[in-house]
Amino acid sequence: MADPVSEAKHSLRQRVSAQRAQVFHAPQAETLVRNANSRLMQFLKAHFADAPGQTVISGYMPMRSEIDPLPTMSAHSGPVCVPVIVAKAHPLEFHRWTPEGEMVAGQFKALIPAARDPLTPQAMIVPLLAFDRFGYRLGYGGGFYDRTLQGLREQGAVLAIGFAFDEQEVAEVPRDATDQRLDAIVTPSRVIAFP
Ligand SMILES: Nc1nc2c(c(=O)[nH]1)N(C=O)[C@@H](CNc1ccc(C(=O)N[C@@H](CCC(=O)O)C(=O)O)cc1)CN2
Ligand SMILES: Nc1ncnc2c1ncn2[C@@H]1O[C@H](COP(=O)(O)OP(=O)(O)OP(=O)(O)O)[C@@H](O)[C@H]1O
Repeated sequence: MADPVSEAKHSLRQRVSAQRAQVFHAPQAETLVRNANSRLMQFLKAHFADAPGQTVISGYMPMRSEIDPLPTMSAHSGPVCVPVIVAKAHPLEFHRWTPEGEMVAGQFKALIPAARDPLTPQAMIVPLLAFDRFGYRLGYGGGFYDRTLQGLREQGAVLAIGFAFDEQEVAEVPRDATDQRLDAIVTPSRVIAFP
């Protein structure tokens, strides 16, 4: 980890992890999660008004103190999938998730579907540690979402929606050439679109 951008990301990760955990455990967290999910549902509804039942969205199984997108995933009328790590330094795969489907522990402790059923998301709800007002995000450092978004964007349209508590905003996320910008960020208090 010699380069300054990686080092800046590394130290930002530690700082914002603690900050996110604090909001996550605060008494008002439940309300924040509800508000964020209702904004997210509205955003998806507005964006895919023509065929919500045919729109494939990816969510995620919340880990650590990530904001919980399960209410939006459960409410979606079309197919829903979640990320599965195939290997280090490879794009994520996405496999079908249903509210009743059996989940098992995957790599890095995030739950993954027991049955494999690959899907390609048209909209991705993207977890993050920090975001900035330019649409850049900081993840756990695997580069998984950057690789995945790069690949999907080469094939066609995919909408990347960051999902976070307002407190996860920082002035500027350190950036390198491989970082993919989000199309929007949804928080409990607002929706920010990056055209
Ligand atoms: N809920 C959820 N599921 C997800 C992701 C996510 O961010 N959130 N992922 C999105 O990619 C993938 C999991 N990626 C992960 C990547 C690294 C670590 C991790 O523990 N990293 C170490 C640092 C490793 C290093 O610095 O090299 C750590 O944080 O201690 C965890 C998950 C797939 N599923
Ligand atoms: N498309 C790509 N091709 C090659 N390397 C990449 C690509 N995307 C990211 N990387 C590399 O992966 C490493 C981790 O990236 P970064 O620190 O941005 O991860 P992150 O965005 O925090 O994690 P994640 O996307 O998994 O949540 C970096 O060394 C980065 O250069």
